[in-house]
Amino acid sequence: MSPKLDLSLISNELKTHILAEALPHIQRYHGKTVVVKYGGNAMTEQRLKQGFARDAVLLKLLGINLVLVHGGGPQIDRALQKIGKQRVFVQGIRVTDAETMSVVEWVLAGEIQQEIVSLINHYGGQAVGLTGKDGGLIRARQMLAPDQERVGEFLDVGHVGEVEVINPAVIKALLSGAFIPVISPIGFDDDGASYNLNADWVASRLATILNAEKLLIMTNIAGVMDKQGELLTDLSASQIDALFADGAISGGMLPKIRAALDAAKSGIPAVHIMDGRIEHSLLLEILTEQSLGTVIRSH
Ligand SMILES: Nc1ncnc2c1ncn2[C@@H]1O[C@H](COP(=O)(O)OP(=O)(O)O)[C@@H](O)[C@H]1O
Ligand SMILES: CC(=O)N[C@@H](CCC(=O)OP(=O)(O)O)C(=O)O
Repeated sequence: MSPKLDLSLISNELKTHILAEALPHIQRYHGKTVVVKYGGNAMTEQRLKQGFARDAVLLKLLGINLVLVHGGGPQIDRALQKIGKQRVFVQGIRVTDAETMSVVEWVLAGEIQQEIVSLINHYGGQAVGLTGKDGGLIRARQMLAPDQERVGEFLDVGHVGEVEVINPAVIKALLSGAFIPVISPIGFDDDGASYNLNADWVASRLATILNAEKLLIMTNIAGVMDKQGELLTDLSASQIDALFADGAISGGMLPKIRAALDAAKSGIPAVHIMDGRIEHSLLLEILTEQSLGTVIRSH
């Protein structure tokens, strides 16, 4: 069955705005790959999730090779709370013991990925959900997190992994068809052990290996802020160093900004950290002149 194009949920003003400006952007991105990191904090309301799914279907119909990587931090927090378990984060990374790892796998691959796949399919797209295990997509190894307080020592973060190798064959096969890959940030090692990966790192590494034209990291804030809370619309590597030195970056923004900078340094032409709570932000960012959030530059 071929996907149906239905714009009825988008307001008339937005439709006209997007359509009037879209042509050069469609020409630029047609046949190109765009990786989108869909943060757990950007999946707050049902209406936003529906809008995101519709945007994905529409962009795919316009010939853009969309690759979606989802997060789910707050949803994992809630699941842990239900079983009376405390969340523990260091440097924006969840300390993951064996019990937490099974919750992470269940929430990410069992719930969130399946919800996104169902919504995209509901709106006429053909989404395929994967974890790093599928098609040998993401091989991971245990992460060694340097202890910031004791130089040369490492913190025990349990089953947290870092991406060792990405084999993009399965993604390329899906993109050559009408499919939209929806990837959960879970990696595996040769012994079949699973690892909890930060979704920003996965999106960044995938964007690099797929030679993406754009990496969009959708979160719950307008972009990167300075210490005074002002939005920074454009950031270079040296400005990022200064923000770190200033203590302006904390929590989940730590891995996010590093992942974004890595992608920019690898040559991705456009890397944005942007607000996923803006309705149809994906369409606005890709199909209009508007540049949303913070653009991360390599120099
Ligand atoms: N300098 C900063 N600019 C913007 N956000 C920041 C900054 N420092 C810390 N943050 C925090 O990072 C959060 C985004 O990261 P996170 O909660 O992990 O989102 P996601 O679930 O989308 O990955 C923001 O909501 C904000 O609270
Ligand atoms: C190692 C690590 O921290 N993994 C993350 C994976 C989910 C994620 O990245 O979700 P967001 O993008 O919504 O934050 C976690 O356990 O929360």
